[in-house]
Amino acid sequence: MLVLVINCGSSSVKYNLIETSDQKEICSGMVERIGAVTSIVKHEPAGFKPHKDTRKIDDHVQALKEIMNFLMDSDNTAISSTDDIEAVGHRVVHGGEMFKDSVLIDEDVKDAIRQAFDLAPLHNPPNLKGIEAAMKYLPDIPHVAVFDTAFHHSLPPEAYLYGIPNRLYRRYKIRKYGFHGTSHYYVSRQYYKLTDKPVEETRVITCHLGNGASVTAIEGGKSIDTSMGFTPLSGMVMGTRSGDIDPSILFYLVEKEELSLNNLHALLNKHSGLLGLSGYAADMRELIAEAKKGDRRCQQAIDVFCYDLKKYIGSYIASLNGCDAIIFTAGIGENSALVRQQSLENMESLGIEVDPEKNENAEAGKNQKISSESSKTEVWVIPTNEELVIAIDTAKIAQASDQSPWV
Ligand SMILES: Nc1ncnc2c1ncn2[C@@H]1O[C@H](COP(=O)(O)OP(=O)(O)O)[C@@H](O)[C@H]1O
Ligand SMILES: CC(=O)OP(=O)(O)O
Ligand SMILES: [Mg+2]
Repeated sequence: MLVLVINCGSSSVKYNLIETSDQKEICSGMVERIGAVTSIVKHEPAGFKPHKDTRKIDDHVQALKEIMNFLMDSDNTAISSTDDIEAVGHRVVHGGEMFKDSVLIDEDVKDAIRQAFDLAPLHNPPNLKGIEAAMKYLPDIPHVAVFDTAFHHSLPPEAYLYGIPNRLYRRYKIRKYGFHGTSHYYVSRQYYKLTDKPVEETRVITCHLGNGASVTAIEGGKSIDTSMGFTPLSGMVMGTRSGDIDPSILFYLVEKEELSLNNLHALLNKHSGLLGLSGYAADMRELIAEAKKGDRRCQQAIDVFCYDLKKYIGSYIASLNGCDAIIFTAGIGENSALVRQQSLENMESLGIEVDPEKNENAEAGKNQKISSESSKTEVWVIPTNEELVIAIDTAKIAQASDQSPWV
């Protein structure tokens, strides 16, 4: 089935056109900096010349139109027309407690995504914009929502309940949800395939380290705990998000700096994390480069990130009662030997030993084992492919007529 996968962010639309029968990507691309003076438009059709230009794209509808125009131009994309597209899969970050699986989008589903706006303010509003724009251009085919939260539906109550009055859970569903589910799912499945390990008896810890970062403990193929929580703001330190902090800091700041709710929101979501710590950049590559030149605050930001990660890994080893493999993925996890090395340093007593040479020489885009022969726990770099998971799920749902995703 030919599936268009759409991942709509607050200022970007990423897309992939995937033929699910052979899992081949036919075209991918993105429109970035939507609404800025100059937006960036990129298309990368497999086997054809990539295209990049800059111009002004006002909103997500225009971005989708740009993508459609490019896909319709058969000289570029190896499909003869957008009529060839059979289904659209949308990444939706927050599905709340409602969705344990991907779902065909109808008005009720759109309402449920809308109801979760407060829970994922950076993600769900643009996700819905993408859905509405794509439905406008491709109205006659199934559109499917694939949720970041769905894989974490297996969390037990002791992992998802917070230590606050239980009525807040009952009334508002305040609990841990977890995110990046498609990525944690994909890399864990890749690991089972690569090693022929029996899913039921295998315990893995997956570290998705991109702009957003989360760590997940997986037992018998199921997520049993994960670092992000009620929203994608919590857990470990991220590019611009604080991760977990003492909630009293908020009360203190409201008093000292008279911060409004909006100010607090922006402070923790956009001006914190690696960016806030370094005062320089959210981008790990830039931090590593500056730290090498001797910038102390950039070095500290890297140190906090790696230490935070180490603590999550350690605590999930406790949750899992040991661990067969630690898997690194996403931009930082796949590309930064330094972060992998530093976060797993001095963990020999827990049976973890990285082979420095294998780690340093790990090639981007490949599945590789980087632990030493004597390490009890394997350490792997496995490139993620959230889009492929979305495409496959979309094809499955689009083909099935009796799907019942409601819990
Ligand atoms: N070679 C590299 N070394 C260190 N960090 C890298 C490297 N390549 C990419 N990254 C980092 O990966 C992060 C982006 O990850 P990515 O998974 O693309 O993010 P997103 O969450 O936006 O999908 C950035 O912090 C970037 O600096
Ligand atoms: C849920 C989340 O944090 O997503 P991203 O990493 O794409 O921001
Ligand atoms: Mg990503």
